[in-house]
Amino acid sequence: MQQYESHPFFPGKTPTSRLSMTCARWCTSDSASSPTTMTSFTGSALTDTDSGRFASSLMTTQVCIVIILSQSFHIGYLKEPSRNGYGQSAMSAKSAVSSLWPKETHPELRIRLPHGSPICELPLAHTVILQTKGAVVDKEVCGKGSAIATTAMCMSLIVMLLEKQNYLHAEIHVSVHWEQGGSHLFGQLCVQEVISRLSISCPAESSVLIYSDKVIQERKESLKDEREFEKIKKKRHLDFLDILLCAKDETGAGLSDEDLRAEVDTFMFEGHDTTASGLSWVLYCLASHPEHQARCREEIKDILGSRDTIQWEDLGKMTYSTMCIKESLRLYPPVPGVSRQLSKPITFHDGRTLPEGTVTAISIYLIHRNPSVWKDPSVFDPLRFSPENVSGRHSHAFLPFAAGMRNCIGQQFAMIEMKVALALTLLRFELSPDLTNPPRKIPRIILRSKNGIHLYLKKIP
Ligand code: HEM
Repeated sequence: MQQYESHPFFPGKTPTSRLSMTCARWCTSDSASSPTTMTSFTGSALTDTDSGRFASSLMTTQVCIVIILSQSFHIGYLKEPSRNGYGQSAMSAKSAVSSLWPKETHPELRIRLPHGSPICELPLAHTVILQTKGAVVDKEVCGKGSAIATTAMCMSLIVMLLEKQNYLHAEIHVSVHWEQGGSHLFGQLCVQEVISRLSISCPAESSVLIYSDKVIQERKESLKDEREFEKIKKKRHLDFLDILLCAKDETGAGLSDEDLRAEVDTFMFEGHDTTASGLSWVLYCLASHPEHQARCREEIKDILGSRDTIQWEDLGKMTYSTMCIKESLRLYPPVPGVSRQLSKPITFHDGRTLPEGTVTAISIYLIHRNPSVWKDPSVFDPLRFSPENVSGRHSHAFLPFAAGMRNCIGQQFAMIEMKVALALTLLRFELSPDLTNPPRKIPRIILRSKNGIHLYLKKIP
């Protein structure tokens, strides 16, 4: 096995094998006989080999799985960067991949990669911004500090609202920044925030790297102060970065700066864009389904009473809202697919095999819309997640956070984030969709809307 010469998300940076989890998944085989064709399967029962355990368990739900037997294009794109940072080989691989999304499925199930964009297109700063024309920030309507959600790394999502008579028109942008800064999309006001929120762009010195470095260096410096160090030792729960900074191996050596950054980058990326996407789509779903929105609001009001803040115990009582979040994650899984490289060959139930080293891509999006598992799959129906309905379904029919050993370690946190953000938003606003501008979803590493998600927010007196 040979690893990337460079980190796939952060070109110019060498990944470390264990620590940079995202890139570890994209390591590739150096076998000269790398397979180069692609096929798609609709699988059922599979043998449970170690190498294919993840794929097997998913396929028992009879879903469409795209198996990509191609190993060269990722390396290629790194070796031949084009002007925008993506290689030509990536461009050609894209058309092959897009032709492989299962065609026999319901038309709704097809995902097409947008014409002219490379398969290796890396997502990047993906953000939720509530914004109106003008620049006045109405703190009152969104609570102190204007944050409706806080991300894994304690960064706030910007909320900028301008009251327009009694009616707030807010656009929720779910955007990708291809170039450093991405300031053209959000205007000067947001640039700093956007940069700090993962502008993981292709140029080698992308801003997220600078940001991660800054966070690490500042914390390292403060830990040199003995008093600060003592304080940390007494803490019952250490912050993520403190755990990393204090970690030592058996020889007493700590993590290198590069290892530290690989960890921080992974969390920044995995923990931010995903939740931003999840939250955006759930707001869209509820805006489009006022009856479910009203039921969630009633539930939240009943739980909170006269309070306008959420407490830990409240979260467990948000039964209906949680069902709505799950239904939105089903229809719009923020991570629409995952991939694995087989460390051993795998044999399918029908005798077909895949060799070691094959990169297999599993479409979570399609799993969630499989008509043999989900009746009327494109209908938003939160009751699918009532305890009775869940008990009758395969545990892998719903996989927004993937499954197996490398599933999402932030899933509880993400659910909490989304519940809090949803509850506080619904308490303050009535949401409705902008029917003239419906979202056009496009699958990248994160599922997003090409044209943003446009909603109307009416302030609740
Ligand atoms: C709605 C929000 C989220 C969704 C849908 C989501 C989804 C996923 C999925 C599908 C994976 C597996 C990726 C793969 O197998 O290639 C994953 C991995 C991961 N997620 Fe999340 N995630 C979310 C939020 C978060 C948050 C808030 C954090 C951090 C606090 C986080 C941290 C991670 C990490 C570190 C991994 C890699 C785990 C490993 O490789 O062992 N995620 N996530």
